[in-house]
Amino acid sequence: MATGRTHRPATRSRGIPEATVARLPLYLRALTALSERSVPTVSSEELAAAAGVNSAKLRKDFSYLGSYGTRGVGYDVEYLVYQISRELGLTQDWPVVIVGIGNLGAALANYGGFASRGFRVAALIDADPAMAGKPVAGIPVQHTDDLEKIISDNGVSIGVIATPAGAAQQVCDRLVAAGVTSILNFAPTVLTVPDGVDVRKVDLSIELQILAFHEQRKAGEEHEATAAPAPAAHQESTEQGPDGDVPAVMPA
Ligand SMILES: NC(=O)c1ccc[n+]([C@@H]2O[C@H](COP(=O)([O-])OP(=O)(O)OC[C@H]3O[C@@H](n4cnc5c(N)ncnc54)[C@H](O)[C@@H]3O)[C@@H](O)[C@H]2O)c1
Repeated sequence: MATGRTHRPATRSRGIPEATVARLPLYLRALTALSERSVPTVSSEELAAAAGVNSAKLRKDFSYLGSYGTRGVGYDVEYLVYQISRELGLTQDWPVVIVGIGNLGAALANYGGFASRGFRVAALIDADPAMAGKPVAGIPVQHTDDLEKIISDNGVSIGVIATPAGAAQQVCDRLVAAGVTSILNFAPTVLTVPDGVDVRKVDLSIELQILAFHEQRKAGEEHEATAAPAPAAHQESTEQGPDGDVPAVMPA
């Protein structure tokens, strides 16, 4: 679901392309589900279908990990879980701080899925003095005055921003100055960071807008199909693309 980009070259230093890195969590999620069902091995086709990826792409991705599977048997599920976790740096625990403990920040703090994936919510930070000391998901909220100390005491390198857009850059600057080098930004604004800091942006409304675009297109196609134009009229149309699609126009 995560959208956005990291400020990194297209290929990592160890030779794994960014596009492959972006698919590793999808494989890991599918493999974890298989592991929970005690499935010992999986074929590339089965795993590709479970991860929603093309199987040739999956084999190519796994070749970067040095994992080729066994002909007729497939991939060892447990070993692949270990390999991908190690590649993603998930064999160690990552302390994370969440800044902005409103509706979204509290929901993130309450989400149990981070811990099981190697992310420990080390601290919750908010600018509202009335929230200081109040527990959210069992963790007392701390005031932004202590942000730098909290980052340093907990050895935090990953920060999550869930503040209003207007506060996000300033929060980002403070996190970075305090030593945070990876930021997951939920605020609807573009953050500027120095080299060496990775930013990933999550924006559910952008995802919805993309779905709306496809819905609109599907509705247009359905309308065309029910209008059932005569073959001659069909040929006359200059609006058709080479595959019969109506050219899509994105709203401004
Ligand atoms: N990316 C997404 O898909 C998505 C979805 C929902 C909301 N959002 C965004 O997430 C952000 C939070 O949304 P919300 O509904 O939780 O808002 P909210 O108003 O409920 O919470 C915002 C919190 O941030 C705190 N805050 C304000 N300035 C701060 C600062 N300088 N430092 C630390 N904390 C500060 C406020 O005290 C408040 O507790 C908004 O920017 C919103 O647009 C994004």
